[in-house]
Amino acid sequence: MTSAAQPKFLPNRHDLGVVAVGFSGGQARTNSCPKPGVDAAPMALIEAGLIKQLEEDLEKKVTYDGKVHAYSELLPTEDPDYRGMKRPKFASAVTKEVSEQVYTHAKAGKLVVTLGGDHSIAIGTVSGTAKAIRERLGREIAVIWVDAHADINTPETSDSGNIHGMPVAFLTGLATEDREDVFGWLKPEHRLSTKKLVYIGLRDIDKGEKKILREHGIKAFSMHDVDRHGIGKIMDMALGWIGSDTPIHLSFDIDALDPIYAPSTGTAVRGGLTLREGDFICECVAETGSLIALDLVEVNPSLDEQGASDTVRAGLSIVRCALGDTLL
Ligand SMILES: NC(=[NH2+])NCCC[C@H](N)C(=O)O
Ligand SMILES: [Mn+2]
Ligand SMILES: [Mn+2]
Repeated sequence: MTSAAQPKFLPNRHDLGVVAVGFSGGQARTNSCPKPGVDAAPMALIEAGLIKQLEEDLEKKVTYDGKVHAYSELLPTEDPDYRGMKRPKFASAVTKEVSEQVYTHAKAGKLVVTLGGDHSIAIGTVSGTAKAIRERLGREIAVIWVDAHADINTPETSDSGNIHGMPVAFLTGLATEDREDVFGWLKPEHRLSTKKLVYIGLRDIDKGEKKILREHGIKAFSMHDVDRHGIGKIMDMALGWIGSDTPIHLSFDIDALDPIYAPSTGTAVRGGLTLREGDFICECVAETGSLIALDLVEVNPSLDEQGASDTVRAGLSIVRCALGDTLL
């Protein structure tokens, strides 16, 4: 699609709002799973030249407050497990703040790029764009969730209690909570329809998650499907499901890629997408002209230090492709 064919609901594709979220509280930090470091990803990506490349190579106008938000001011004095969720109050407070930041950019017509952080931050990003696009265009957004995992556990189905395994359940309303300080701030205008959600790259899905996907008829393309049909056909089917002329929020978990390309991530799973397949997904979304927001999450430069620069470079490539860099 040429830029002349850009649908009118789109943000100005040259106008970006960047939000850097240094948050790792959505994954365990217990002795059994000590994996801090995902909070260092935004700085690693920026130091590798992300903002500069967006401005200079891609000629974007970037609005960025120059900060990697750690949200330490939101750290609650106590944060006991609740419904099995670990650090629920902190994750809720951070995602609420992220939601407002993303909303502000999206409401102003900017394409929002959020650098995580673990995937729990998508509770903030998707709720922010869903609300802004509803208000600005009276439209529902669609989400393409590229991930090895479905991240659709409810607090009750989750084995780990890690909130980065639950964002889709909260966003779709499959998990709800009245307590304002534990995601009760999520209102209908923040939500995403299960019919407007498409997964690509799945290969490590919990039992409870499979049941949820099946019962709600959620569209999911696993690695099996990618192998069977090839990524070209998968993208035709994924975009066909969403329908043209629908604003798309792309939430890209770097662990969708095979650990050969992106080893530095907290929950790596073998048998994933090649870097080219990941880039291709982003290029196809860029081609639609309907991208309104992109999340890049779960890059953890402190894990697999030898692979850290590869992982950061893979992340950069994903962002550039989603923003149209490799299209002619
Ligand atoms: N965003 C991620 N990397 N999520 C991994 C989730 C793993 C597992 N399904 C869980 O609920 O804990
Ligand atoms: Mn994820
Ligand atoms: Mn994942």
